[in-house]
Amino acid sequence: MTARQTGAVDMRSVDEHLTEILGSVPVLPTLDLALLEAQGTVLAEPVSAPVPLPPFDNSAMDGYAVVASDVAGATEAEPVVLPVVGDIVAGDPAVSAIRPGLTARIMTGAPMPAGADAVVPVEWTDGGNATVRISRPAPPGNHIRRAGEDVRAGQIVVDAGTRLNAPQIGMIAAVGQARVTVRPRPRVVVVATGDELREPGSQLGHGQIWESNGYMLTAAVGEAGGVGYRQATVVDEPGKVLEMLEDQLVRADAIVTTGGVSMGTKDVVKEVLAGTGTVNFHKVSMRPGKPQGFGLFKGTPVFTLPGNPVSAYVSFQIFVRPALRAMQGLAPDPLPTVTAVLAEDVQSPAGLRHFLRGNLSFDGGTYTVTAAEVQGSHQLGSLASANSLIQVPEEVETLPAGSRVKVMRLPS
Ligand SMILES: Nc1nc2c(c(=O)[nH]1)N[C@H]1C(S)=C(S)[C@@H](COP(=O)(O)OP(=O)(O)OC[C@H]3O[C@@H](n4cnc5c(N)ncnc54)[C@H](O)[C@@H]3O)O[C@H]1N2
Ligand code: MOO
Repeated sequence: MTARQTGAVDMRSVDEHLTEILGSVPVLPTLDLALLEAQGTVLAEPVSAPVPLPPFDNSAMDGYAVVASDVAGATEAEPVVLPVVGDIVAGDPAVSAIRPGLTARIMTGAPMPAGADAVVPVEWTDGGNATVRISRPAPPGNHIRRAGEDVRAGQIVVDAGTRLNAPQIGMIAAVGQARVTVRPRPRVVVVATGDELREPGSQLGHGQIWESNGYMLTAAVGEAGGVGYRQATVVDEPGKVLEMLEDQLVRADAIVTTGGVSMGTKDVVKEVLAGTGTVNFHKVSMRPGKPQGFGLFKGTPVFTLPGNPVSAYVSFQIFVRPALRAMQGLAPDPLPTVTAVLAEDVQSPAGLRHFLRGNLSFDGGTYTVTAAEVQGSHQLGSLASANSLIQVPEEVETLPAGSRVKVMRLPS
């Protein structure tokens, strides 16, 4: 009997399979990008501040720059009246200094004039132009934002290994840097195989279904920080599959396939890639997602995920998502995980790590999770209405309601 007939591929644990993947995927080379082009990439070289932020002492309020001791006795009944020597607006320090007994009108963000040590907000005054009546005292330092109180000169403001989201992009612009050295978002080509698959929008014949995994996985790549490219479905012909995989190598940092990796006579992905000797196929002790393949095809990581839709999705989250993070130089963290209380009993197969679709809710300081009623790996409906995956460890077969379980939140 052949290995296919006996199913004699080795069985390995989820952790063993993930360890092999993380030990093999290359970290992407760095790129120099304009700041906004770098959104979602991972900083490869730290960015530091060439000057302090704020660069100069400035006003936190629209009001009047004063010498605090001049207004120490100001009250509603006996306001202090001061001559206004000019206006200081942000970007135009028309008045660079004041003396005791004088004031300058000042706007939020405008530099403090030398000699002034407090700002009186306009609400505490009559708002005068030539002279101003000030009816409350302002202590020294009142409403002054000090140079360097946000960021010190030379301080690292965004460290290497940080994903550039909006706050980091704002921070880098704020220290005057227009370009950054980053690891780009991995370009991931997604390939679905199967003679039965038709494009959504077209008519179905008997035995046919609409292709959905390619769409789902391409979207999942984007959610994981990569750029997904969905390929047209490939029919179950080894030559066509190999040709397509080779064609995609020029643009792919990684390839994800779905379907054709189990024990059938048309499991072409396995047939083609096993033949190249670079991708290995295993049974992984998990449900769903048992048949898996991974390897470097001419140096490019290829993940061959199973065809059952929920199996493909769970496999992506457990193996591909951490790998895409590692390729960007990020920690290969799993999806954000919380501990939750099970609302109902669940059963789990012995020896397999079970990922059950669940609905997680947060109420009164506690997470509660309910497993979806149906858990078949073809039942995409219950995945589309779930928000989490409940993890039941390999050695556990029964978990009564009230048990505490680890639950991974799906991207939301
Ligand atoms: N004799 C055995 N049969 C199967 C085993 C096994 O161990 N022994 N494992 C089962 C498990 S578990 C899984 S998971 C599947 C994996 O099969 P394949 O990866 O070879 O996937 P296909 O046979 O191509 O398809 C399975 C199923 O999924 C549908 N499918 C496939 N691609 C798509 C797509 N892009 N969009 C939507 N649906 C898709 C396909 O029509 C099939 O229904 O094997 C079991 N069998
Ligand atoms: O492992 Mo399959 O992935 O259960 O349906």
